[in-house]
Amino acid sequence: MNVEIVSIAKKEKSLYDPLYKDLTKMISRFATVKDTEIYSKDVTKAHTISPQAAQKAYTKALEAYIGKDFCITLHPDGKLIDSFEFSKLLNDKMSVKFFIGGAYGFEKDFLDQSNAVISLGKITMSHKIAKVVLLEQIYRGFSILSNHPYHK
Ligand SMILES: C[S@@+](CC[C@H](N)C(=O)[O-])C[C@H]1O[C@@H](n2cnc3c(N)ncnc32)[C@H](O)[C@@H]1O
Repeated sequence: MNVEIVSIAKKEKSLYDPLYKDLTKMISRFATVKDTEIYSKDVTKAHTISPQAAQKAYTKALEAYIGKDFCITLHPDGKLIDSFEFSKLLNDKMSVKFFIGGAYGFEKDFLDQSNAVISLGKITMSHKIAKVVLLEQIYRGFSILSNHPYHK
C-alpha cells in the first residue's frame, strides 16, 4: 500500500526529522510513506494579503494532488475519530493521501473535495507536530488492522 502525506510546508531541516524517519521505518512493514512538502511564491505572497488569499493559494498548490486516490484532509474542526475509526480509513485501500494545511488551514472548497476530513483532537497543532501525530496514528492504524500488539 502507498501512503502520501502532502503538506503546505517549506522544505527545510526540522527538529522532528528523526521522528518522521523512525515512524516511517516502523510503517514500512505495512506501507510505503512518501512525504511531500509544497510551498510556492504564490503562497508566500498570499500570506501577506489575507487568510482567505492564503487558503486559496494552498488549494491551488494542492490541486495536482487532490481527487486522486483516497484523500483524507487533516483539519482541527474535522470529524473527531478514535484510532479504531482511523484504522478503518486505511483498510482495503491501494493508495491513501493525507493533507496537512498551512498556517491558515484549508478553505471549504478544498475540504469539500476530500473523501474524509478528520480532526486529531480539539487542540490546534503546528503542521510539523500534526505530521508526527499522523505518522504515529498511521502505524497504530496498521497495527490494529493486523492485530499487532502495538495498539494495546
Ligand atoms: C497551524 S494548523 C492550521 C490552523 C488553522 N487556524 C486552522 O484552523 O486550520 C496547520 C495544519 O495542521 C493540521 N492540524 C493542526 N491541528 C490539527 C488537529 N487538531 N486535527 C487535525 N489536523 C490538525 C491541519 O492540517 C492544519 O491545516
